[in-house]
Amino acid sequence: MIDSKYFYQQAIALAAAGEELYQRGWVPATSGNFSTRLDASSAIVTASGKHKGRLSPTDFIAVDLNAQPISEGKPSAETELHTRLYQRFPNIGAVLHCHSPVVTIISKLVKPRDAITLSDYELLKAFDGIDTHNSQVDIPLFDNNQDISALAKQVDNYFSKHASCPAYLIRGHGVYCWGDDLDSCMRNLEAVDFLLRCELELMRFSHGDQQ
Ligand SMILES: CSCCC(=O)C(=O)COP(=O)(O)O
Ligand SMILES: [Zn+2]
Repeated sequence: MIDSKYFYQQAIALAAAGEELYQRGWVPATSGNFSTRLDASSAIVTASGKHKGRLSPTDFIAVDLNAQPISEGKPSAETELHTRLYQRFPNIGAVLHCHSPVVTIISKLVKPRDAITLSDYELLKAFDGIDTHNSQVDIPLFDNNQDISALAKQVDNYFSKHASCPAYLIRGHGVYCWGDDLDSCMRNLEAVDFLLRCELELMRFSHGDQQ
């Protein structure tokens, strides 16, 4: 049974987040998808193909954690990438997927690598459980795949064997980021984008040094 009042509150909060992310240029041209957990076995996710900066409460679908819709409409084509995370990490309450220029560019630039290591940044402390710059967070990278189910399984397999981190990248595609609730998910997403922008700039400078 869907709690319609809670569903509506979550839809309003996600629509506001979408507007903010669109203003930043992180979800251009209908890209991106957003979700929050409704309860232990369901989530609310954006409808597929909608403009993510102009969402209304009718642009959201309730799904079970096997990515099957339990309310009217067509959920995001990437719903399983959300629901697998809710299954893997029972503590998380929100997942945001964006196509910002920074994550898209860096995911293509570091082609042979399967992770980007972030270390020695004060901003790492934005992530839950990190209390010193002297920490290391590996953001994994996966090749893009139109078979979302296969990609979701690959991601889940990675997180079954590796320490948790709040995000992963899909090459030439974008970032998936999560948090205990929507606010912490937004904070993690801002931190990931900032830190990857720093990495991108550092690559640019070190490349210049070699010429
Ligand atoms: C135009 S972006 C291509 C699809 C995509 O990557 C995306 O994030 C949006 O897909 P959705 O089905 O959630 O609208
Ligand atoms: Zn996408």
